[in-house]
Amino acid sequence: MTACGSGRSGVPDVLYIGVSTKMYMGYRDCLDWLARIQQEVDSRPALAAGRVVPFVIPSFPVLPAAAGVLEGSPLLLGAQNCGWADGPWTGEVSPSLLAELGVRLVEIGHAERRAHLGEDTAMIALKVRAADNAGITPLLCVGEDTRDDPGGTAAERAAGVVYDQIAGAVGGDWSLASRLVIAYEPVWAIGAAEPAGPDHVTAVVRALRSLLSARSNEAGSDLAQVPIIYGGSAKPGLLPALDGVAGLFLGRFAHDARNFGTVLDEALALTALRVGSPTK
Ligand SMILES: O=C(CO)COP(=O)(O)O
Repeated sequence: MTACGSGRSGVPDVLYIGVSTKMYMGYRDCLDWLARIQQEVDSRPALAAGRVVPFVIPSFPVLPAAAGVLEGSPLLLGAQNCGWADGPWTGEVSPSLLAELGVRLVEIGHAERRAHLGEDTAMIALKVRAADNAGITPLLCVGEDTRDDPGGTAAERAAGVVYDQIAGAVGGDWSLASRLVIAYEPVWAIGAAEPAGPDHVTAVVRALRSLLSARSNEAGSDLAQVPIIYGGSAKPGLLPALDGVAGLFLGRFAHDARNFGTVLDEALALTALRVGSPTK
């Protein structure tokens, strides 16, 4: 994945707009929906420039068919989870198999898996390493559990929680952090009516960038450039209100594929502004 510099306009160089279907859709419904999502992508030729990167993450059984449908499209395919090794791991799916299927990024550490499926820091670190070894970008999901009173030091505290989650996920190897896409998803904003407030998201991402940046020497690259996207009841209208955030990770609000198209338009408009903005 491409690192994200942030221009004067506060719009990163590359914006990622993605959606996971979680376990909401059956097989046929998901393929029908995928065709509508692809239509939204294909009808926007500006996406070919690569400044807005769309991705879609269906359930495992849909991946082979989806890979066929998406071949040659700018729409990247992702997976919702992975195991960490080949061999005697009944029911798991290895990153190497996912790579064979054309999967380009894999969610690791989603709040729902942490809460309901026992995904802990040690497992997350193993998965991140295994995905990276298989050449798949880990889409590392992180976020604070509870909503603090907005303002004050709420954003700094949330950034601290998220930073610790990232540190655990890379297991002390900060060079690995440069190959992540980070999905900042406050747990309290997932499945809600509205996303977290844009000021909170912007402040957390800014504070997180500065914490990551302090690890750049160990990483051997500028960790302030790691793409950090936002998820949690994301919908049209949110992205233009954010500053320095590298895209959105949608859920329910992209079940209507037209919303995905609207968010793509918002992202394209922002990158066009950035391209047109003065450089000094
Ligand atoms: O968890 C999410 C994406 O990973 C967001 O889901 P919702 O947008 O449905 O809250």
